[in-house]
Amino acid sequence: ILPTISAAIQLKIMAQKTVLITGCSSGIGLALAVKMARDEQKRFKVYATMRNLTRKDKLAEAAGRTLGKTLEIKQLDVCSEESIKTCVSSIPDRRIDILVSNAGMGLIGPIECQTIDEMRTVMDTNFFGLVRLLKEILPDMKKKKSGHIVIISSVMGIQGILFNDVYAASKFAVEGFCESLAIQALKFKLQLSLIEPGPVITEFEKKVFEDGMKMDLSAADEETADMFTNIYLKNYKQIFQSLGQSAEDIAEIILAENPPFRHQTNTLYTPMTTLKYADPNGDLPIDTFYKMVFHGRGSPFPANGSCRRPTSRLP
Ligand SMILES: NC(=O)C1=CN([C@@H]2O[C@H](COP(=O)(O)OP(=O)(O)OC[C@H]3O[C@@H](n4cnc5c(N)ncnc54)[C@H](OP(=O)(O)O)[C@@H]3O)[C@@H](O)[C@H]2O)C=CC1
Ligand SMILES: CC1=C(/C=C/C(C)=C/C=C/C(C)=C/C=O)C(C)(C)CCC1
Repeated sequence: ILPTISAAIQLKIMAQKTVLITGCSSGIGLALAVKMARDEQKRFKVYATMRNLTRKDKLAEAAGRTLGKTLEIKQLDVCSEESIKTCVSSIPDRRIDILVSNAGMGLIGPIECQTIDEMRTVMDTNFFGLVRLLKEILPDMKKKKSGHIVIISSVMGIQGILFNDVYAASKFAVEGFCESLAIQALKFKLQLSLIEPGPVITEFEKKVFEDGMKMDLSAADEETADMFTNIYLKNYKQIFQSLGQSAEDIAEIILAENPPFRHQTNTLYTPMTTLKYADPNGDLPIDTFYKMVFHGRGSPFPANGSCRRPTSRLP
């Protein structure tokens, strides 16, 4: 009997997929790590990573009894090649079946009031962070001819939003990079999935809002500063409250479905992104956002969540 049991256990362990997730100190990364680690069929062994291990308590608490079993916490800073190498090398056989590139940060406000260094940090984290991870992990996946790369992008990887110029640029970079890479990946039987959430209520929302409120707007003209304060910041919380999903919602969606190449998680938001695909000239989404923002409709998404019907010409 004993050898039979151990063979069965061995088979189960073999079938267990190893998952590496970045940015697990809070939000989507934390929720996904915990959800996968708590999987009833124990399908996953999760390496939940974060850049600063002093922030691990929230994850450790949420992981509960899975900690040290189906969930392990490791240090990984997506802005450091060395940290990525050390983390990946510490995983048995460097085996990563599923990579979730989640670590990211926001930045809002008029570009006149942001430094190039601040913008560089956003690109370095959101875009080059993904590139660094893949440079380390992709060759192993190619060799094995198996692997799934899940990237937390954003609806802003498809359509820019007022005062999110650099953040949107970083997510557009992610999308262009992945769209190109997906063709090669297919040759190696690898799957790439871009997850495109709309607003999600996490630390991200708080950090971005607080930074926006503290921003020194003296380098901007009065009209721009007023637009940022009295249109963007004023409506920000309401937009997140009426449209926002939770980190758990996003985790559930990722786990429930085998995501296609692009997956928008928020059906309330799709009317806005559909405009992009509906008009190859590109005027329709810009005109629509313009009208929403500047024609007495600071908040385009009413509390019940239904979006107004877009029209294509400015009044
Ligand atoms: N919230 C939203 O509205 C949306 C978010 N997204 C995307 O979802 C992803 C997760 O964000 P979300 O959960 O909302 O926000 P959180 O702020 O809650 O989580 C972001 C995570 O990324 C980590 N991080 C930041 N920089 C680095 C780095 N250099 N190396 C490793 N980890 C890092 C943070 O760590 P630390 O605690 O150390 O700062 C944190 O764990 C991001 O890519 C974001 O762009 C997409 C659409 C909407
Ligand atoms: C607040 C606000 C707007 C919308 C903001 C949104 C929708 C933010 C979404 C953020 C996301 C998705 C972040 C992460 O990727 C509008 C429409 C410009 C109108 C002016 C005020």
